[in-house]
Formats: sequence, structure tokens, C-alpha cells
Amino acid sequence: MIDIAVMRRLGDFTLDAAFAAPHGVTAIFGRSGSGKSSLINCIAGLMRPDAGHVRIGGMDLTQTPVHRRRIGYVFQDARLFPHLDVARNLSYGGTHDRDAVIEMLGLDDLLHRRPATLSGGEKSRVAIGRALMSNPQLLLMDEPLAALDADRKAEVLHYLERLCAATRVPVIYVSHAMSEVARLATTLVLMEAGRVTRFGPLDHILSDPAAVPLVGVRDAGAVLTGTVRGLNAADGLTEVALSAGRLVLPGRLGRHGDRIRLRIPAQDVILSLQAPQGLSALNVLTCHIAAIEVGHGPGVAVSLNSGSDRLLARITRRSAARMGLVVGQEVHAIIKATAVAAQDIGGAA
Ligand SMILES: Nc1ncnc2c1ncn2[C@@H]1O[C@H](COP(=O)(O)OP(=O)(O)OP(=O)(O)O)[C@@H](O)[C@H]1O
Repeated sequence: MIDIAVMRRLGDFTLDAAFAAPHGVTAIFGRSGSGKSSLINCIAGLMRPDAGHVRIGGMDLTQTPVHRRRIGYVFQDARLFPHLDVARNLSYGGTHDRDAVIEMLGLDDLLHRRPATLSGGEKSRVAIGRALMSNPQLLLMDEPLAALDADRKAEVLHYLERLCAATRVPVIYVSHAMSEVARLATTLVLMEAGRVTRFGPLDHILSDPAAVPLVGVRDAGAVLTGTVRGLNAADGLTEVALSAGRLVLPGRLGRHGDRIRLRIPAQDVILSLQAPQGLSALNVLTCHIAAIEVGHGPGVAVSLNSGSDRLLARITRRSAARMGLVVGQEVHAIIKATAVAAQDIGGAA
């Protein structure tokens, strides 16, 4: 269990953040300036909180000297030693699980290279490997993909997914990119102006219409887990089975039987009272309205039950009134296949 409550004044800014999370991957999400880095620095011991505690498995790290905290830290920039090759960079902090880490992060072919010859994505993978080989009791990652271009991001995200699914080391992952968070995390911590506004299981928060203003309307969207049922090579579409329906999505998304996670942006879900016909969209799920949350603006967030899955739709207040939407009502959710972007699809942890 991770149990954190820290207070720290920084000029005009006050960090006053508290949350608890089970082991697993905890994502700290918030916009720039919300205090994510200050919080992670307090956890790492790089910044001293004025008050509070950071308990990991019962040990209060704020009462533990930094060199005894056993924290692995991966920064935005890889911070490798330029004069050492990858093998020596990796073993700098220790050689814990060396072979497994090298295999998991695909580092075998890089061991004799110097950092200057590596791509940004390769550097990131080495930095993550180095942190793991120091045998940490907690792994902190502060926007590890922020400095990478889209292709390198996708490459490292793939390895991070494997790591997050396989490792028993609790991970705290800081990001302001919801597509990363939704693919990696089990617990979500939302931050705003130095405070934690919400924390809990990622799928609960992302399908909760009341959390939409905290997540941000553009980033709002439920995360579902489905099973790959088949790839149609002729038209390049993959069929994914959900608990009460199927989605057809573009691209090759794993192999038959794989469990995958999908993030479906709330703004890309259209609601219909009747089962639609003669529509180009391939994905229609029959749902029941679980909750309706009227925001301050023109939007309304609607959460939907489809079997045991939860979807989230964001429609205008005007549409909701015109359709007479009420809790319990049956509606049809239409999802355009291309609304689910490649970066929003990943292996299920
Ligand atoms: N040493 C300091 N003195 C004064 N203000 C500080 C100090 N360190 C951070 N701040 C302020 O605290 C706030 C939170 O900063 P922090 O870097 O923790 O945010 P963040 O959520 O990590 O942002 P980003 O995503 O841009 O990295 C900012 O307004 C920042 O200017």
C-alpha cells in the first residue's frame, strides 16, 4: 500500500496532496503547474515536505535517509553517463534481475553502445532499465516520454506496458498525457492547484461523469478491456469482443484471444434512442444510462452500462433535453471505428 500526505509551501504555491493506492501503477495526472513534479520530488526525497508522510509498505520514507529509500527515478531526459556504454550505465546502480530487465526492455543489442549513438527512445529504455536494476522498492517516472517524438513515444510505451504488467515494484507515473495514463495505470490521482481532487481505480474515475470537469472535457473517456476476436486482413480491421457487444477497430491489434485496453473518448460517442440503420459507423452498443452529469458549460456527461462495461459520452445539454434522457433508459451508443486512436489501444495489464 502507498499512503502519501505531504504539505510544502513553494513561494505562492502550496502543495497539499494526499492519496492512498494499492501496489500497481499509480498515475498522477494534472495540467502543467498543478504540482505533479513537486509531489514526486517530495516522494523521492529531492524536496523536503514541511509536513506529512510518504508510506510505502508501512515504511515512512520522509523519516528514511535518501540513500536508504531504494527509489528508482526516471526523469524526462534520460540522464545517462555519456562516457559509459549502455552495459555500464545499466549496472551503475546495481545488477538486480539484469537479464530479465535487458530482455523486457529489448536492450540486448545496445549493450556496447555509448549514449551519444542512441535514439531518444533507446536512451529512455536504458534509463528505465537502470532504475529497475537498482532493485528499487518504488519506481518513480516523471513524464518519461515527454521529450520523445510520436514514434519514439509509441516504441517506449510498448515497453513500459510490458514492464507495468510484469513488475511487482510499485510505480508512480507522472504525466499530463491521458493516452499514456489510460494505457499504463491501475490507479489514477488527479491534481489541480497543488491538491488531489480525486483518486481511485483508473477505470472507475474515467467512467464517472462527475469526474469529467476534473479530467478535462477533451481527455474524458472511459477505458474498457476487450478480447481480440479476429483480424480481417482484407480490410485491415480488428474485431474486439466486449462484455455485451463487439467493436471493429482499424489496424492489427494483437492476436486472437489477447486482452486489450481501449480508451474511448467521451466526445466521440454519439447517442441514439433508436437502433440506428443505414449508418457508416460500424460500432453500435446497446446501453442503459447509469448517470447524467450536467456541467457548467453546454455539455452533459452521460455514463452508460453495456453489459459489465462502462462507457462515457459527452453530448450537448440541448441534445440531452431534446432526447429526454433519464437514468435507466435504453440508448444506443455509436462509436466511429477511427475515434479510437492507435495510441489509445494497448495490452491489458
Ligand atoms: N522552488 C519553487 N519556488 C517557488 N515556486 C515553485 C518552486 N517549485 C515549483 N514552484 C511552483 O509550484 C507550481 C507547481 O510546479 P510543479 O513543477 O510541481 O508542477 P507540474 O504539475 O509538475 O508542472 P509541469 O507539468 O509543467 O512539469 C508551479 O506554479 C511552480 O511555479
